[in-house]
Amino acid sequence: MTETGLGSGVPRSVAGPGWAAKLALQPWFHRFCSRVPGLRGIARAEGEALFEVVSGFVRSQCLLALVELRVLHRLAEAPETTARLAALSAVPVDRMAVLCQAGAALKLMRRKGDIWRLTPRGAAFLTVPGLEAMVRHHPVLYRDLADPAAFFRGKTDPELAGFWPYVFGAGGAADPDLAARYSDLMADSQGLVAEDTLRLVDFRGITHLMDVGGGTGAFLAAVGKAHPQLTRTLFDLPAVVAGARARLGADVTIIPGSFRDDDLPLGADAISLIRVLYDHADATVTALLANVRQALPPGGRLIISEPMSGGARPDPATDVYFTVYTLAMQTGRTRSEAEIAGLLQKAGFDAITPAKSLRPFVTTALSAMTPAESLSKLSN
Ligand SMILES: CC(C)=CCC/C(C)=C/CC/C(C)=C/C=C/C(C)=C/C=C/C=C(C)/C=C/C=C(C)/C=C/C=C(C)/C=C/CC(C)(C)O
Ligand SMILES: C[S@@+](CC[C@H](N)C(=O)[O-])C[C@H]1O[C@@H](n2cnc3c(N)ncnc32)[C@H](O)[C@@H]1O
Repeated sequence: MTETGLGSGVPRSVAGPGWAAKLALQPWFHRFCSRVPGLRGIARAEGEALFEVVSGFVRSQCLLALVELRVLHRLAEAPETTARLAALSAVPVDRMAVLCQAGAALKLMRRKGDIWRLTPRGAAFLTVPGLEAMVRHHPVLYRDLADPAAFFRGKTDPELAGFWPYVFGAGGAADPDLAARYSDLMADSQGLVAEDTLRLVDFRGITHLMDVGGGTGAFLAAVGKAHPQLTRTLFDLPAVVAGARARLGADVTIIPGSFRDDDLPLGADAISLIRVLYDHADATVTALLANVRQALPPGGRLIISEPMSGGARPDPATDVYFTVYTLAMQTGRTRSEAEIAGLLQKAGFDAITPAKSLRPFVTTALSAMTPAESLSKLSN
């Protein structure tokens, strides 16, 4: 075993770091770079990037404090002094000054003398649907990561696993209050996902879309606005769709059921799975894709949209936040486009087409088709 922990089975060419990393392992090289123009800039930028990684958890906790103490909300109404923000939040003035200074360094607010104002970034944070609610539920994940080595060893019992009971099957979502809690969070955070999915996916040729695992219908409501001619069907667990009628007009068919236990209804020429696959293990996804294939006619379309891993090119947003989040949930996995394409291929889908993501931290979309009639007959 080498110091890097790589065993003897690793080929020589990949055993050990590359030449640049080898140099960066030498303290003298750091001193050398700090003296050489050109290299000095690279070293400084690397230092800043490294410090972001080192301090990220403190940034997130400052954001949470600004939210919980309603500092940003108050600044959305009017500029305030440190003393007034402190009094309104029951925080000592000197401590509020530290928090406000951190908020300004994060560009969520700015200062002029002792007056604090909201910045466009702070305003955007308050306006993006579902974002504040997401940040407010982060303490659950934060607690789960308190001992990260034990977490990655699989030696902890993550609290997040119990936060989304619906994932464990129809029985898990029987409690209407719990179902409403997660459905509201999902529906609120659906706005950006729907916006990007509608821009990425070509809906031409589709006449009837069924959104499977569509929650309370936020995606179908957005589809209805963008493509009013489409027939729409919502399929989700009974306790979840109970809250859907209020959002959807009478022209949307709502079908309660479980894709684990029931055959999906026939009739749609396209099915969407928005933020559904990453909740589930490969075996469940494989069974779901087979169920979808049975429900679609030959040449039918499947649309998948959810945050995806960068795979061979790790993505700074999805490969830290969403992969760790779904690991803590314990039931699913943030898959790459290639992994999902592999599962689609195994399930017998054709024409698997990735659509370039606009914002990987919001979603990435993929579409596929059931084989045309002749092929479909051959493979059945
Ligand atoms: C004109 C002048 C002078 C100045 C103007 C300046 C200007 C142009 C400002 C721009 C302001 C503006 C419009 C900003 C817009 C910003 C936007 C749209 C930001 C969006 C950010 C979105 C984020 C950060 C999304 C985060 C999403 C998260 C954290 C989602 C988490 C989802 C989870 C955990 C889902 C779980 C589901 C489960 C359980 C796995 O199934
Ligand atoms: C992460 S949420 C996504 C909801 C919605 N598509 C969105 O993007 O906002 C996953 C959805 O899958 C649904 N779901 C989970 N297991 C299911 C099952 N066995 N049958 C039908 N729907 C299920 C959940 O109830 C939930 O609405």
